[in-house]
Amino acid sequence: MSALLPITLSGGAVQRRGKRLIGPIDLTIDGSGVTAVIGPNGAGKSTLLKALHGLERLSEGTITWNCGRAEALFRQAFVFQTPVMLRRSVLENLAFPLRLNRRPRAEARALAAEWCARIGLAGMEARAAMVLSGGEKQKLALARALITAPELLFLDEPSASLDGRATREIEALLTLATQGGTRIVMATHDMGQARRLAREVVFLRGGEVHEIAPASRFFDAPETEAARAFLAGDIVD
Ligand SMILES: Nc1ncnc2c1ncn2[C@@H]1O[C@H](COP(=O)(O)OP(=O)(O)OP(=O)(O)O)[C@@H](O)[C@H]1O
Repeated sequence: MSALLPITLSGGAVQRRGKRLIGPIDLTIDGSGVTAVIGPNGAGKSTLLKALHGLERLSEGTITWNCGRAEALFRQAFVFQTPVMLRRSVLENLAFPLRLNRRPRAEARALAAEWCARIGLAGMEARAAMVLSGGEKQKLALARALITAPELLFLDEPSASLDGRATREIEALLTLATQGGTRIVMATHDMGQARRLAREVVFLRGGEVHEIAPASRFFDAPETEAARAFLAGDIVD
């Protein structure tokens, strides 16, 4: 039973310098598993994720959580497309969110070491996070988000520009996280990835939700012409 979900965006819109980037959007995130947010470049996927995360100021509409906003922010995590590393060791990067949550130092370091092994970085605990490869950094960023067992995780293009092996490792971590009860909302350009992981698909076009459906139905029988064209690889804007 989640304290955080459902999250409901009602008539939500985001505007920058007089231009509407997304909205109005009505969307509820509830239940379990992965929601894939897909759509053409510039459709507003990243902006929608940030709005649902509660950190993007809405120009119109409201967002509500099952708990208060401060508690909601505490119960969720966001992993950006370009992983942000602290200028610290691998182990310290992993221990950092636990220390923020006031977990005792020894306990935080022990759990961080466990996660280090889980993401295939055993033996690299003392290495500076900044010198890791792109795939290693992405795994570290994901592990640092998952180490606090968030109820909800937002991912913006979790494996863009990663090779097959790193992508497989990231997806395995995501599957384990959902099995552990973490709800995931993920923007992706990779339709194979959306098919592999998603329970639900939100297809964005021009800043609005054009189609929303269970993933199997969306991929087998999209209802709109634009979704059919997008899945066929046509240029859609
Ligand atoms: N800081 C900003 N200021 C002005 N316009 C912005 C800003 N950030 C994004 N945009 C514009 O907002 C729209 C939505 O951008 P967003 O990055 O959310 O789309 P996206 O679907 O994630 O794109 P992509 O698939 O290319 O990552 C685009 O037209 C983009 O050019």
